[in-house]
Amino acid sequence: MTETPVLSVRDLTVEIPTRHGILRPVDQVSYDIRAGEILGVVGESGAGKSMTGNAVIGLLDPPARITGGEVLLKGEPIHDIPRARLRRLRGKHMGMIFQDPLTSLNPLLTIGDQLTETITEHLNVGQDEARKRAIAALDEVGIPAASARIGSYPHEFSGGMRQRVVIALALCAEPELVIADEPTTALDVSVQAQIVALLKRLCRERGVAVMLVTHDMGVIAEAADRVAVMYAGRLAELGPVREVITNAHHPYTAGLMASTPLASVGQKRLKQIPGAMPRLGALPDGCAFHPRCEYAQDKCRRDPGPSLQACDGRAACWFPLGTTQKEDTVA
Ligand SMILES: Nc1ncnc2c1ncn2[C@@H]1O[C@H](COP(=O)(O)OP(=O)(O)OP(=O)(O)O)[C@@H](O)[C@H]1O
Repeated sequence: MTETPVLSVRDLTVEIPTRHGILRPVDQVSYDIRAGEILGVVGESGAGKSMTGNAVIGLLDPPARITGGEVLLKGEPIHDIPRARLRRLRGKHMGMIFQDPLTSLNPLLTIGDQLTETITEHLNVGQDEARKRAIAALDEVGIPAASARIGSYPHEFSGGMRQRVVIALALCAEPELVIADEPTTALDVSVQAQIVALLKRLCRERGVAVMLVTHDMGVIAEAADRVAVMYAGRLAELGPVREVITNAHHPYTAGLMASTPLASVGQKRLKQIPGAMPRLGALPDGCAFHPRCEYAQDKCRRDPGPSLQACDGRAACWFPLGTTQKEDTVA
């Protein structure tokens, strides 16, 4: 019997009504994340990465709302449940780590108070046990002298240490799913690597499913097991990270790879993708990537880009790289 994924996102669509029409920042996105797995969600700014994460955890800012598809947490639909119930689920079953640790931490409370409050709210334990668990959680994420630092306020920590505290806070109620949205972007490069290593270790040790949202292919290569590449609200490519970074099938993924310095795949020269991602309100006809795609053919300019499901489940492209299809052989 196959194990139910911790998170299943099925044809998820988010729309924003505007004066100029309806925008679709998330367009029929589907993927699963299993226990102990890190799914990296990558793409340029505006691709719809954060919107997908926010839709999953029920934190979309109106007027953005889910208009199609479903979100399943351990097989249970959570995309249309009342807000109050979702708030409880968020604390207990889903942890969140955002780019700026200060948005997740209350500056007026000690980190010990914030951890014990979360632990007593979601786990059935008293104050003393909660305090013990808070110290253990800080210890686990590498805060030195955790039992002494528990009385410190967020501003008394460095940026990297603060992000460790946020990770402890996200994990202390023992959630099955963690959404980490650009968790390393605000940190120095050396600290970034430590935080990525920490997330990876905790994911493995605790069997947590992690959605790691980032614009940085380097972070994906380092941390993720599988990668979902987003472009203009849609999935461009989905697959095991090693396969995708060494043998991208979607020209957009190949472009991201060529513009990222990755020691692990040893590319020599960096090359930027020409142009910029189109605004949602001004998507071109055909495949949204075709104006930037060096392989675009007439079909790509004419027909909307295919969905991943309509292709082989790997790359949403009429002419995926590494295959020998010619235009006249494609329906
Ligand atoms: N209230 C809004 N009205 C119109 N468009 C919006 C609104 N909120 C977000 N968008 C658009 O939705 C798209 C998706 O945004 P999202 O934040 O998910 O992108 P992202 O891939 O996470 O980018 P970044 O890395 O910059 O956060 C963007 O094109 C953004 O401009």
